[in-house]
Amino acid sequence: MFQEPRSASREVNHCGAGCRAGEDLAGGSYLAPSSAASPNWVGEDGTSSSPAQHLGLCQTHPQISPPSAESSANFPSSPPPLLSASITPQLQEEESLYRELLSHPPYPRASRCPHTQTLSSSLTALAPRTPLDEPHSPWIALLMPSRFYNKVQDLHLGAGGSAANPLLAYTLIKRLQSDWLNVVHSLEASENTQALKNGYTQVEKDLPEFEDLEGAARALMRLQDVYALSVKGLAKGVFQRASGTHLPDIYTPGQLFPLSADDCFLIGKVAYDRADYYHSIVWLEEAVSLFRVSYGEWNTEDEGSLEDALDYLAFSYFQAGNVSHALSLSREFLHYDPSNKRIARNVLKYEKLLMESPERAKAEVGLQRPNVTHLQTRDLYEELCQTLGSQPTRYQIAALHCSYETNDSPYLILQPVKRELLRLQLYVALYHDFVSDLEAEKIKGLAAPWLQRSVVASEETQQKAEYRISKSAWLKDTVDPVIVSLDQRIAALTGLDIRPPYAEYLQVVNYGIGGHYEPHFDHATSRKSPLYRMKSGNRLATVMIYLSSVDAGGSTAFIYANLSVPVVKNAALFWWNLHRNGAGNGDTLHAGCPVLAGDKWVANKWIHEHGQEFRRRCGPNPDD
Ligand SMILES: O=C(O)CCC(=O)C(=O)O
Ligand SMILES: [Fe+2]
Repeated sequence: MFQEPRSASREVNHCGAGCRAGEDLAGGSYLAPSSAASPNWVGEDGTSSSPAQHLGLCQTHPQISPPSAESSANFPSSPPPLLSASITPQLQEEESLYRELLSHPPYPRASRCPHTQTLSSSLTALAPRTPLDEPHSPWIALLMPSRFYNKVQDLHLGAGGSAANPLLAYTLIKRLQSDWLNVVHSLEASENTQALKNGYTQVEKDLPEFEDLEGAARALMRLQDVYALSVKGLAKGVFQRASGTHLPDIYTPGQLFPLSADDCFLIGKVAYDRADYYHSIVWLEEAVSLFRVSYGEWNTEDEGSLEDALDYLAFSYFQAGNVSHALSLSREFLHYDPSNKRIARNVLKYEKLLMESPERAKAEVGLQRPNVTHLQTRDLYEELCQTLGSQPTRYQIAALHCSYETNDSPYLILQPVKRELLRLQLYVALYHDFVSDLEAEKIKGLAAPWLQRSVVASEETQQKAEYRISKSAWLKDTVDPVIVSLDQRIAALTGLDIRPPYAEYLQVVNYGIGGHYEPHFDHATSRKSPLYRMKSGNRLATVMIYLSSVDAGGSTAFIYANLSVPVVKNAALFWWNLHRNGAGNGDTLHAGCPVLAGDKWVANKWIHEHGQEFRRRCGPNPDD
């Protein structure tokens, strides 16, 4: 029997029919589970060191004080618009809610209360800049009915910066003095205030949580790793490969969305909180250089500062064993904030450490990228994701060809399917235009209200996993005739019996940016798997339909077959998971690469062993 490619057992998707309905649609929030609570670091007075123990600090260097949790634990609860819109598709709706709420200027500028501060960061650009849009004006603006606002705005803009016309000067002064007072104390203003507050309350419950933001940051780090992207490039809004790789740019966005120093700081801090210094160092380095450039300018929406970034970066270097770097960054911190006693103490301790063992100064510390999901085939998998299905062998092997297929089915005689053979030893075929645009849209629309965080089978249970980040929903054929006709087509194409319980319901899967499914098998590798609850044997075959295209990434990689299939909208991918003798085929190890840009949708139809006894006959050859 084939051994699974990781130490932790990695099994199949959970089953889509025969399992209880509650299990199928159960699930939690979309993004990854929250990390350990913020560390309760050593305070200025040197008390409380439990988090330091957590990092193994007490055993080695009990005296060094890591950055205080209070200084930057409360990050804004909303991710930058670029990422929020794509990491969780429903965030787009939230953003449009903001827009709706705030579409009539004026609206308040940033305040420090949670939720509103990030609205300003994403939406400030929407409002025209007017003389009223000054730091002192938010509450004025809040109270002002849009009718009056527009009137004043027109006057101000008409003045073109000077009020040379005495009539204009008079009306401006009058508006801002007596008219304005009338407005502020009007019933209209108090009604507006109330409406705005109600709107906020409505929006607040849908705003992303901190764990969503953390998930978004982790998704960016995943993209950085899998596609070997340069962090410097990402901060500038471009998708360049990290130096040392000779791959072309993977994606050229139509518009650049550079990250701010604070955006980079937050990613670095998310990594730091997970004791992942491999990532925290590069992102905090970027944050520090951007904060240095803008030193002295304060953005209300920022949570971190140059000092915070230096603090976290110094400590990350210290944890990674680079004491001299930790020392120079801490000294830089003191240059900006000489009164910080904790950092001053750290400087003394770093100096002492370096005096006691000068070899530390020269120690080159090679940081290892954390292998969070213990993937043993990581390099192969990432290489396949990076090459995006452009393996030359695909065109070099003569036996791989395209053909029209009817499979002797009357259903397909008038409209044969277009088959592209992708591999032979492991039989993988791509059927082009298997569904129409209309059908794809219909299926996505039917599934959308039911999408839940995808789960995987682990032993006898089903649970969320870092190695599968997507949302999914199951569609029975009774929901709509489009599913019935799709089932008919699949049956005709495969020649298999897909009536329940011989096949599962259709599983529709949606991946946002950074969404992925690391190498796995579709078939069960343990008799205890929930797949067997259907009592129709193991998953014999997979038909996977691409319901969307993507802008970049997201290909389906077959690790041992050295094949990666790009997302081809409306095409269906077919492969056998089991040999004819019923044993699982280890060569079917496959993955959904992370989506780099766009929104990926697929639909899975898993066909089971039972019911196919005379349709795919068993054979003694273990390789068939
Ligand atoms: O999304 C993909 O390309 C692969 C999905 C997959 O393997 C699955 O859902 O089991
Ligand atoms: Fe799969």
